[in-house]
Amino acid sequence: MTERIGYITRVQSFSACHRLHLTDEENKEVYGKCNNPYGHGHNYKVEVTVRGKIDPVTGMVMNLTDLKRCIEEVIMIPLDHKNLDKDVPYFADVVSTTENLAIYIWDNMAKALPASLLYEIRIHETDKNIVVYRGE
Ligand SMILES: Nc1nc2c(c(=O)[nH]1)N=C([C@H](O)[C@H](O)COP(=O)(O)OP(=O)(O)OP(=O)(O)O)CN2
Ligand SMILES: [Zn+2]
Repeated sequence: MTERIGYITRVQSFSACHRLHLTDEENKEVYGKCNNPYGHGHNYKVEVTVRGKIDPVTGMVMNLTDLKRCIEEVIMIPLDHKNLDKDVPYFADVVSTTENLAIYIWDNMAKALPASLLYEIRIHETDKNIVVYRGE
């Protein structure tokens, strides 16, 4: 029987605040209003896509209920309603851009999912700003 490859995506929103910050000299020029000392917030939307063989018996790449559980552990518990820079140890010395947030989510999701299934992390930071990371 021909092997069929499918892509499945689950979308999850969460809210968090952050401040883009390097050194005082670099901040204003590089980050502008996103360097506001008291931070600013986003309603992030994350799309987690996995890629794999569609099991001919179950009809699934993976059970979306299991993906939902991984997203709860990797995204919602550590990030929702948090100050990314203060509450998430990873961002103590990594600037909390959406690119770095995508790497953080990728690395942790890759550990939580069965090997080689994770395909893409897509984050909508705002309606207009979207970052894609595929583990490269
Ligand atoms: N490469 C990146 N550039 C910027 C990031 C980022 O994560 N990666 N982040 C920011 C700010 O945190 C902020 O998200 C920018 O928000 P804002 O400019 O308000 O967003 P919009 O462009 O959607 O808003 P409009 O003002 O309505 O255009 C900046 N850069
Ligand atoms: Zn921001």
